[in-house]
Amino acid sequence: MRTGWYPSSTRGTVVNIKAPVITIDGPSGSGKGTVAGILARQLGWNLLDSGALYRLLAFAAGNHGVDLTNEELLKALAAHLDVQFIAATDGQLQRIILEGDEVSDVIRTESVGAGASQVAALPAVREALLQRQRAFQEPPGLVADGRDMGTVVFPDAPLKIFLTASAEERARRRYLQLKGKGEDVSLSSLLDEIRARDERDTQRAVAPLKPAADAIQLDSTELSIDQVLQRIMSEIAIRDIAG
Ligand SMILES: Nc1ncnc2c1ncn2[C@@H]1O[C@H](COP(=O)(O)OP(=O)(O)O)[C@@H](O)[C@H]1O
Ligand SMILES: Nc1ccn([C@H]2C[C@H](O)[C@@H](COP(=O)(O)OP(=O)(O)O)O2)c(=O)n1
Repeated sequence: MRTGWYPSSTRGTVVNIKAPVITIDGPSGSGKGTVAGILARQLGWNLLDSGALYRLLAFAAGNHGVDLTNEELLKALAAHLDVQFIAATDGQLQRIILEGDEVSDVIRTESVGAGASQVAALPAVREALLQRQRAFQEPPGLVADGRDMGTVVFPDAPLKIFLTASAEERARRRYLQLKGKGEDVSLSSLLDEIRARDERDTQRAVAPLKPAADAIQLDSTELSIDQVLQRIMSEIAIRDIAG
């Protein structure tokens, strides 16, 4: 596999070779996590599910009795978060272990998502998680999904995707996903929750959800997962970043 993508500023000087990064940002339910996971597996690259870090922090805060508005304590908790990401294998999705316990499923509820969105608005928390996220940029490459992957965490990424879909379609997807797991959910409350999270994530002062200036915007409302993947694959081919 070819691994030598050079940032334009260093092209030809053979210094500081960094693994290429594909960023996928967008609102809840746009399909980021699904598409990022498939891409990482297909390319054989590392995966950063940055939203999981904010979810883990909100979840750990609950376990330790830390209030979701206590920026100082949350900052300390974020800096010392004992978490392990176990890479996906053929038959199994990525697994997440927090303080020795598997939490892959329990952090996916809408209430943990809302808590994640709340702690994610705190500047000290974002700062504490920044280097941890950048450490995922290892050869042969990284697919990173979240809200600020292309704008703040990996601003030099050679391919940035901003994935959207209408709020109604995103709520419908989340409804089907949670129903499929046997959860008792209501479409209208999911739509309300998605809208509230959109509002908080786009309006916060630090690293708000917005497309990077050089991002490719993809509206998946009318697209299947395969169609989204094909569009991204063609952008990868155009840029020749995956060998
Ligand atoms: N283009 C699509 N069309 C239909 N369903 C989709 C599409 N993309 C994702 N999904 C489904 O929507 C749900 C939410 O997707 P997910 O990847 O978790 O979104 P996000 O990470 O952006 O919150 C999942 O059940 C996923 O299978
Ligand atoms: N890079 C990121 C990733 C997530 N967040 C925050 C904002 C989101 O509402 C929560 C949860 O993110 P996550 O990507 O897991 O949520 P969805 O799967 O899109 O519903 O975390 C963030 O602020 N920055």
